[in-house]
Amino acid sequence: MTLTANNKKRAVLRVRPGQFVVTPAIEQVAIRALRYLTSGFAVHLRGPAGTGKTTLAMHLANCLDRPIMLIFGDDEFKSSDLIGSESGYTHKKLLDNYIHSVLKVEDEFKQNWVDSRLTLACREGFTLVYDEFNRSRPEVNNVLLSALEEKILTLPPSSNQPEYLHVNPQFRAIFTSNPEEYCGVHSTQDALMDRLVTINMPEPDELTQTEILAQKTELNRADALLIVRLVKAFRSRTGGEKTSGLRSCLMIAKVCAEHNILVAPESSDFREICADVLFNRTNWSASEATTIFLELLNHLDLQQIEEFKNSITPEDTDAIADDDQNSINESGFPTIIDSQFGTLDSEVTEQPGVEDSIPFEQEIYLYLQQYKSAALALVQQEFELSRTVATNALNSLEQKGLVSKNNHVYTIEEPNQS
Ligand SMILES: Nc1ncnc2c1ncn2[C@@H]1O[C@H](COP(=O)(O)OP(=O)(O)OP(=O)(O)O)[C@@H](O)[C@H]1O
Repeated sequence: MTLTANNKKRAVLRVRPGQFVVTPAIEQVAIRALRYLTSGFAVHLRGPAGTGKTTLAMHLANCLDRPIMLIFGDDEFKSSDLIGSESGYTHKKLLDNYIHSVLKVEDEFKQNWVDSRLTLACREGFTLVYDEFNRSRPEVNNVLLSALEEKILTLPPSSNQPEYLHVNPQFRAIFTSNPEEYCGVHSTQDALMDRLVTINMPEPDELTQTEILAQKTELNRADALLIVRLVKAFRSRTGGEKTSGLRSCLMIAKVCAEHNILVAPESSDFREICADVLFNRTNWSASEATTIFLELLNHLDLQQIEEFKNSITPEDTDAIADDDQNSINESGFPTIIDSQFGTLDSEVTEQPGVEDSIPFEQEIYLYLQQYKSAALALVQQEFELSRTVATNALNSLEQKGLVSKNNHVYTIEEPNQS
């Protein structure tokens, strides 16, 4: 875990932003989390396995636009794994024979201090992602308490360095954890939890899962939806509620897409893949699981899924409260619905000062009116813009006093009512 000068550079994680799928439900969580992070608080994403916590944590870290340090919680961790340790020696020998009759010998052994990822992040103001932090023993995580609250990291006594490291103000921390009933997980300390803003992450909604499948595999959205519904129905019948079904969906989708397997109940290959992925995740016998699975296949509403190819599903239609606020994109998905949090209540109005001549200024302004605030990276992703184009439009809005900027997060300015 400790970092030598050579591998410090390699410890910085680079995230490929294109890999992250944004849907309204995800974006809402991201906006909430970014609000706390930009105000200097550590955020903790908690939820069952496979709900997208790590992926979101990396995306948030990427939005903060600072180098990222990633640590995975581990029961074997010692404090030194978190803060660093002495490693190796520097040996210096000085032979001074300037006056030929006098030989002076100085022999010095010095231990080298090597930063861990946490220490480096605190020192340099990087973003720390501590994945599944409650797999580490609670006492090991104690060093985080003063780093998060007093902004001081205590280092062990050493001749080479001060014992207190003042945490760089740009340091941010994002934690993820699985629920405490999971195997290999320790209970979380109240003191640490008190320093974090915890956001619970449930299983992603149907729209989000379908979109993740469609964007991460070559599968069309109708096939993706069929898989999502089938897996969900099977899990709820067989009681697989402890984890999210997203990973199973992704496995089935990827294999079908890569091997050109027809995603349909009549395809024996498809049925076989589903059985391989799903059956061993339940406590039911193979024959019981098969009976349930076949029954579910027979009851799948295939016509509805077929219609979905060119339009949106009835559920999605219900979720659209106001046609003017929700456009349908090429994929057939409504772009601005928030199925988990209700529809967005802001009134979208064009602003006279916003010019068409600056590319995307108008669109970004309308978008910010809907969501109140968004990080630069989210805006780039939403409109598929280069950083320069997105920054130009946002800077122009900022100069006009229509949005304010804080740490790469842009917030709409409420119009003066007086
Ligand atoms: N928004 C997203 N965009 C793209 N892929 C996603 C997204 N959310 C989740 N995934 C994919 O879903 C799978 C599970 O996500 P992830 O590993 O982040 O879940 P997790 O909650 O951290 O799980 P665990 O607790 O088991 O570590 C991964 O393959 C990930 O790539």
